[in-house]
Amino acid sequence: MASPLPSKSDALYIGLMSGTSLDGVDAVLFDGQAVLGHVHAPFPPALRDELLALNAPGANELHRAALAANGIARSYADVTAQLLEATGHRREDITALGAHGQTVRHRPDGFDGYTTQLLNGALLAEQAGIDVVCDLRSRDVAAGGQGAPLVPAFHRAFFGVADRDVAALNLGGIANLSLLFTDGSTGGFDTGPANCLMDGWIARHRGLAFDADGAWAATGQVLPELLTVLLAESFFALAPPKSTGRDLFHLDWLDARLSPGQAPEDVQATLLELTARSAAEALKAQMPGATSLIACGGGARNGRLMQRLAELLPGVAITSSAELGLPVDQVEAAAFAWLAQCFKEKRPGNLPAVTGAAGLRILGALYPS
Ligand SMILES: Nc1ncnc2c1ncn2[C@@H]1O[C@H](COP(=O)(O)OP(=O)(O)OP(=O)(O)O)[C@@H](O)[C@H]1O
Ligand SMILES: CC(=O)N[C@H]1[C@@H]2OC[C@@H](O2)[C@@H](O)[C@@H]1O[C@H](C)C(=O)O
Repeated sequence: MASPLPSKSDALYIGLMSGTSLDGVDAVLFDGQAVLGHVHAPFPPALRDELLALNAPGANELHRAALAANGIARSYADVTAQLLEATGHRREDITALGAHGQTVRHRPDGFDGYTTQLLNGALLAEQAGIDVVCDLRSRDVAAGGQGAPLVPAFHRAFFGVADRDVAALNLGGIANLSLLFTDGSTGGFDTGPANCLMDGWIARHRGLAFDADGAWAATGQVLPELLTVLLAESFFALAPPKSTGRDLFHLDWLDARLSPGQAPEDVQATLLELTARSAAEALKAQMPGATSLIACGGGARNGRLMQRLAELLPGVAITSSAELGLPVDQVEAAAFAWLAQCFKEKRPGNLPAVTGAAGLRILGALYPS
């Protein structure tokens, strides 16, 4: 069983999340039960470009990764200062920062499995003057797990109810599903791309960071042959535990599957359909009786995507996490604040049934303030 939400206490934590969409940092102030403040800050454009580049093999990676890890620490320290100012708190009030770092490689499988979240935790502790709990995935991988997704344990604690099975779908760069069964068991896995391919495609063709509300996708037609080719990717058919990232789903992966003459807006429509179809099929396969789905992550703001999910999941009531008190951009950052709290209280943060780890583990490494 996951660690349940502890009682509200005087202890305050800050969660810092920068996810696979690379849209920047979300920071929340968390009191063990609720979010008390939220700040979002985009990455400086040069850092964002470098992080995107570091997701693929390249020259002089060690040096570049070290500089990027410094840049992330500075961004995290800045957003922490902004959050403290916005909420009227001092750094002495905060028990710890739960800092995700930036995933640039995720290869958890096998004897040499690893997962890399760039962050100079020492520099963050130095600059913020607050204990830093980071590297929250590696221990689960060391125990044979995927190291991801980690959020299902938090979803269980925050969204689980006794009277019906509930699923939660995070639509970030990658999509991940949590399955919260009434018997107390919890499942979870990545379903595939959410926004990372759509973001990359609209950036290439229209110079935009993302397809607001899916409006561009809505001008195109789904290409059935392309959709079939994309859905043939073996990741979609894998049984859980499973996780993925930009290691697999990147524009080169898409380019290798395109045919001449396909209109960019039709490709975008097909990518949106890929996200909706892969998530909906995964839910139907793993929780056949689902009637409730909670959506979170930036993709929950994409009206066209939410419409397609609703059409593919008749009989499933889809609500936003915001309706349950946690705005869509705050869920993952709150989860990493909660994971820092688990670490400080010496409670496990992983769910072996989700990640496939050999057992419950305390997640994270500490850089004292
Ligand atoms: N209004 C909107 N319309 C369409 N898409 C949106 C909108 N707002 C945000 N998004 C999408 O949400 C993405 C950001 O989502 P989010 O911050 O949840 O991802 P992340 O946390 O970086 O990724 P992950 O959860 O995979 O780690 C943006 O890149 C964009 O594609
Ligand atoms: C390795 C990694 O960073 N994985 C992320 C990514 O973004 C979404 C999905 O893929 C999920 O598996 C995970 O993030 C969330 C926060 C998680 O661990 O639950």
